[in-house]
Amino acid sequence: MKTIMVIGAGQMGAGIAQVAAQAGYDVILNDIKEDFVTRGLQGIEKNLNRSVEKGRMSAEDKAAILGRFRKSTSYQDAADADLVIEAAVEKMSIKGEIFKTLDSVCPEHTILATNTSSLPITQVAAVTKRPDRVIGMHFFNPVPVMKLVEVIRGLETSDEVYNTIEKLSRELGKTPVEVKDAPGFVANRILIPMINEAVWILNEGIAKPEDIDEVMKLGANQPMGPLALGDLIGLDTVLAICNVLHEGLGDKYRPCPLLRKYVDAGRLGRKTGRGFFTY
Ligand SMILES: CC(=O)CC(=O)SCCNC(=O)CCNC(=O)[C@H](O)C(C)(C)COP(=O)(O)OP(=O)(O)OC[C@H]1O[C@@H](n2cnc3c(N)ncnc32)[C@H](O)[C@@H]1OP(=O)(O)O
Ligand SMILES: NC(=O)C1=CN([C@@H]2O[C@H](COP(=O)(O)OP(=O)(O)OC[C@H]3O[C@@H](n4cnc5c(N)ncnc54)[C@H](O)[C@@H]3O)[C@@H](O)[C@H]2O)C=CC1
Repeated sequence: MKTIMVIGAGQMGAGIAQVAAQAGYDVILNDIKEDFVTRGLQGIEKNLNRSVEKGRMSAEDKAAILGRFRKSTSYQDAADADLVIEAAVEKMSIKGEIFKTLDSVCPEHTILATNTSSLPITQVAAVTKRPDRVIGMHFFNPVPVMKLVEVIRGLETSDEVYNTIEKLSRELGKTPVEVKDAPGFVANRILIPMINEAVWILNEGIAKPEDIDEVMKLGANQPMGPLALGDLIGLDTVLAICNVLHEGLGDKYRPCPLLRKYVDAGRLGRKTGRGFFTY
């Protein structure tokens, strides 16, 4: 494997692109607008600059990593990719369109992976003529820091593809964990109901946002409170995952109306400057 294409240059796509380039792969970074790709690359450069300043990386290595990127706004560029990792928004309709197009553009050997947080891998794979070469590769935010990749097989995913992605995850400095295709997989089935519960607590006026988070930081040793974590993930993404859990697993996963209200208002968290907190 030589070339990895990443679709979506948002917080996850940029992070995945960074760790792939750091591991020596050529990376094609794609988004719908060149400005979005540029913004993703600027974030990557900022992270690398910090590593150079802290003496963890040489200026030469930084230049070599940045030299491995190619910008893209066309799915046709996937013709050069051995692996595509899709990290666009959490909507089945969008992922379906992307995978259909990738399937028609990519060479036969290309593996198509999705970083989806919750959508069924089997359903994504079914829009392609290569369901055996489609897999879930679920990274965690912020990607350069978090060590986990949930590796999720669809119904038809081959052992060869699973083994390749497991090995690649280790090369990227991550620990792969095999997880079955089920709503929210493992991490989000636990994390998202916790965040949703924090929103219910806020909705019921039981405590202020900063106090809810303080309780979970000091009382449960979490690195950040559930509301700040929701703001980090993006409240649009939290709501999308919550809807998948609700639909697939029943009423106890129902999203709090306040979460929906914040999303309707465009208060999506860090990425829009305001969610439960202001940034
Ligand atoms: C929704 C899904 O599908 C799945 C998910 O991803 S769920 C979300 C999973 N993520 C989490 O649970 C994150 C929980 N929070 C944390 O682990 C920590 O609060 C945090 C790593 C985000 C920040 O850590 P912190 O100690 O509070 O802040 P800070 O000192 O600024 O950062 C610690 C290190 O992380 C790095 N870092 C923080 N954010 C970063 C980013 N976005 N990109 C790259 N590096 C980052 C910092 O540079 C710093 O590194 P050094 O010390 O080596 O310089
Ligand atoms: N935010 C998180 O903590 C995590 C998110 N994920 C998943 O990763 C995916 C991306 O999430 P984020 O990076 O947080 O979102 P984001 O909103 O930061 O970025 C999404 C990017 O995808 C681009 N995009 C949208 N449609 C596209 C298309 N058709 N083709 C190419 N690019 C397109 C957008 O312009 C944007 O730059 C989602 O599926 C999400 O569920 C997975 C793990 C953690």
